[in-house]
Amino acid sequence: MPIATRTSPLALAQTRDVQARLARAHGEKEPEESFPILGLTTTGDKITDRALLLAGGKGLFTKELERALLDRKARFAVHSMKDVPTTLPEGLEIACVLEREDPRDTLLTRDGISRIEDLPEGATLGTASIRRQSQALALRPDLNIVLLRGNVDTRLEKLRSGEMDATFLARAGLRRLGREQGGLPPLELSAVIPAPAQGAVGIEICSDDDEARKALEPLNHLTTQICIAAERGFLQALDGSCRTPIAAHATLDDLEIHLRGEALTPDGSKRWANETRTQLPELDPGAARLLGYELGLEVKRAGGDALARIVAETG
Ligand SMILES: NCc1[nH]cc(CCC(=O)O)c1CC(=O)O
Repeated sequence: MPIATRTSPLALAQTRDVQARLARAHGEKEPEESFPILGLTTTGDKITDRALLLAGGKGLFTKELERALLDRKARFAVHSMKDVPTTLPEGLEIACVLEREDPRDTLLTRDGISRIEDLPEGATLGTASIRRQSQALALRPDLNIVLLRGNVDTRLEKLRSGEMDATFLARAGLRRLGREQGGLPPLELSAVIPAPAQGAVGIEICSDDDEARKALEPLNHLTTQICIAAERGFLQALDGSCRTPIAAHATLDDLEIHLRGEALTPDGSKRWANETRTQLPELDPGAARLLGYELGLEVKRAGGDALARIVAETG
């Protein structure tokens, strides 16, 4: 049962993890034979320019993997859930999500500064994420934001070479690549809310593939599934994507879900935020998604035309 993946080091690390878990769960001694990895290049991997990325539409990092599923060249497609559009193509579904890694961002600097507040006046922050740009400027309007694309190692190299003073990376990505930098503290969730579903890996299948769905059952983590359903519901209400300046994070304690979400202007000058603590009727992703959607609608109303324009321009 082949597993489709992008070929970035992070995507491959995540996919090898899924492959090992599948093999373990089903007592397969030869993971490579039972669950071979099919590496594919996506449109998003080929684009290095942010303007082009913005013009490219949704699903830039997922479409080619989905094509492989629909063509039955692969039975599973492994994704970072934050790159997955909120609406999937007809006939596909996310059948499983692994337990979430640390969802927080880390600030990386050459001189070990770990708080945005402590960066020198006018420091250069490299990021390709409009959410991170907006959140950084909301805290520090003096920062000089420059486009920084490329995989985790490329970004670390640009930092070392002095092309920029600081960059943000998802802690989950650094951990999975074994590149966590000497115990740097993550940015507190109260200061910088992560992207919806950050740190979660999901596995997509064809909805009519019952064998694949069954094979994934032992890998699913219900708490993660519920939390990211709420975060993605929030994003969906705002018509957002992984390129819009929208953040959301949920935690679950028994049946009580705590969801926080925000949308910002790209220059960080305005921020529309909201949160809820709600008792879910049952441990069900559908209920969480609806709750997230409702919170998203409230933020959407608060943001009015100004927010609608930002989403249309970045979505
Ligand atoms: N958009 C790229 C991307 N997609 C997922 C991750 C990190 C891992 C994750 O969030 O699960 C990253 C890199 C980053 O934002 O630092």
